Amino acid sequence: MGRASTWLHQNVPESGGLPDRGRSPGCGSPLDTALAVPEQRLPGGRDPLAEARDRFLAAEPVDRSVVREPILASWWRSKEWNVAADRLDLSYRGDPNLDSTLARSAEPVLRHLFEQLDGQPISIVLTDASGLVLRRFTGDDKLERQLDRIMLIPGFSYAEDIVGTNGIGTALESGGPTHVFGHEHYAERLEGMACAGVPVRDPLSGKTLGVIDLTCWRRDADPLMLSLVRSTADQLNQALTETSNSRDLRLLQEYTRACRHSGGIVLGLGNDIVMLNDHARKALAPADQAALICRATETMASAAGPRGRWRPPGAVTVDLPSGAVAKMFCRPVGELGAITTAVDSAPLTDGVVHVKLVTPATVPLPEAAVSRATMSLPGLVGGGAAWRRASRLTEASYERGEWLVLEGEPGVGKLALVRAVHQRRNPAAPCHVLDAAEAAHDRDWLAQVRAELSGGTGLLVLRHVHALNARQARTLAGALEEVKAAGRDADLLVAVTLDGSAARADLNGLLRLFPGSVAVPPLRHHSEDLRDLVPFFLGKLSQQGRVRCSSAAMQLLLRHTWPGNTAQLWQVLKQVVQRRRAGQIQPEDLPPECWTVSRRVLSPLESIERDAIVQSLLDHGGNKIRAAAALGMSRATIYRRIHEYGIITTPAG
Ligand SMILES: Nc1ncnc2c1ncn2[C@@H]1O[C@H](COP(=O)(O)OP(=O)(O)OP(=O)(O)O)[C@@H](O)[C@H]1O
Repeated sequence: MGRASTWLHQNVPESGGLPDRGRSPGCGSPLDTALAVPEQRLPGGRDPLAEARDRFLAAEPVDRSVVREPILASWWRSKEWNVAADRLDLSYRGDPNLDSTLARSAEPVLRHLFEQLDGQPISIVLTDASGLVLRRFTGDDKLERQLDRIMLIPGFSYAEDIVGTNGIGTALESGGPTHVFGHEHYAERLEGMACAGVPVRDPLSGKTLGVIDLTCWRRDADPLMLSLVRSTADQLNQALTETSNSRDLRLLQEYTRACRHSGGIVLGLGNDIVMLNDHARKALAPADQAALICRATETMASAAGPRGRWRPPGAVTVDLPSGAVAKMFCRPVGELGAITTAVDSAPLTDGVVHVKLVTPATVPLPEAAVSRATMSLPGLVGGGAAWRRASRLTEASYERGEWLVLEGEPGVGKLALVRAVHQRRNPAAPCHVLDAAEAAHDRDWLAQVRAELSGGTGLLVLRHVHALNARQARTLAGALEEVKAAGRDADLLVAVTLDGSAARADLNGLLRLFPGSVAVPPLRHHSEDLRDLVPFFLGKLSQQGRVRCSSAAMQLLLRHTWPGNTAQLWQVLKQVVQRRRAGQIQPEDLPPECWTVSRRVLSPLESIERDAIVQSLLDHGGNKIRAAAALGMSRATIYRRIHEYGIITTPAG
């Protein structure tokens, strides 16, 4: 690589645009165009970008031809996270962990670049996946002092939710190469700076490990900055590939050997890699798999003692969410404790885990039902694993002619699901729906149910049965028992829906008449289905699909936690389409409720784990130590997860 002096420019006014070749969009190379910042000035001599930033902060409309789309999206996020624009609110987070695979692999690569830069006023920064600065190399004293002033220092975090739009945090949020020049920064104190960051990923799992960033004065910024940081990131990726290959290969060998010899459930756990054999996938429900992975990781971390000593944990008994009980045997692979995670200093040990099911699940999965592929249901979309599973179980129950309980949070699609199954399996038969919420003010509600039960055929859905009081629930149970006693339950299928969190003991008498129960997952547990649901709903709401969703808006929708589930998504899109009747939905078209987002898009497993942590914190008044103990999690892990998942905790913790 040549000396970097080629890309450092002189005499560019700090508040002005880029040097000539990067100026106006539409001319110059594609790279220049992508990096160009308009340089026109307003009559008063103000930079239009600075003006746009001020207008944005004052909640006034912004000229979108002046602000690049990723920057505007980042400003919105910064605003949502209540980042202060007039000051930097950073605090020291503790000594960074320089013993991680990332930090160790990056050291020679960054040093090499530093030597090539040879005292130029540019700084090379390495952060971990949370934006915490791990290393900084600067050859110029003046720039070094400035970086100290803006706290771009090891041990401080430049995450977007702390500092606002910047080359590090915004690269992490957007997941790709990002440059932020001058007034594009959200925080005023960064307006004199320019930075370009590229996320670094684990070569096998693809998980983001951190960011490499170049920072310099705004007046020295140049389009080639992004090329330079990209090529440095490529070199680091190469170094990481070499490191991870040998380690992951060893794990893979041990895992396949264990699978060949065991004939039972085997898991292989590595740094960002989880392997499950066929036995595990068939015998364990997804929630059980998640619980086992979590417990095995914890067990191996606590068994790996200091100086590479292994304290065998013996057989560990695990109670699984399905009611099954498993015994787990963990064996380490490779160097013990030699590898530490990027986010804390707990040793992370690769290992192979053998699992024996001691007691089966209390609600066994109907094998045929789970393994048979489901055709898509009429009027519904969604192919996420959690949704598919609920669909299959509902279909299987319907096929067996069993009365069914559909349980789940409000708006998850319980009624829609059972209706669609009925429509597919028995389209000619009637489907009647009665809402138990009406029983509170409609004294005839139970009489209507009786009428349906006496001569009805097809499907009868009783919604919201948690709304019945104890007496009404008893009366309803009595009426249903009569149908069963008369053997008429073969002609009429009955399904009830309820919100599990509102279920009470006095409903047990009613619910025991239903042999099957399906948990319909909340939308955040199959958020991948948003990619199908959004266009599906927009197609219904707009004429001939005239409204589409931009990728920036989709990113926000994917990261929202959707407390009101699919019903809330429908309402949100309905609201949006009333204002935007054609074209692409942009982030700013979404109502404020959609700006409450998690730090990144969570996988279904992560989302389940986040919910379990939130619930445990609620159960223990926000006390993190007790919440961690109840989940069988270490203190360090719960703190890490709280940070990773952006969980807001109460002061009691
Ligand atoms: N997979 C899906 N595909 C398309 N639309 C869906 C899907 N899931 C739910 N919906 C739609 O979402 C809305 C809410 O669904 P539904 O009324 O069935 O939820 P619910 O769980 O029964 O709600 P509640 O118990 O709060 O009444 C409906 O408009 C439904 O058509």
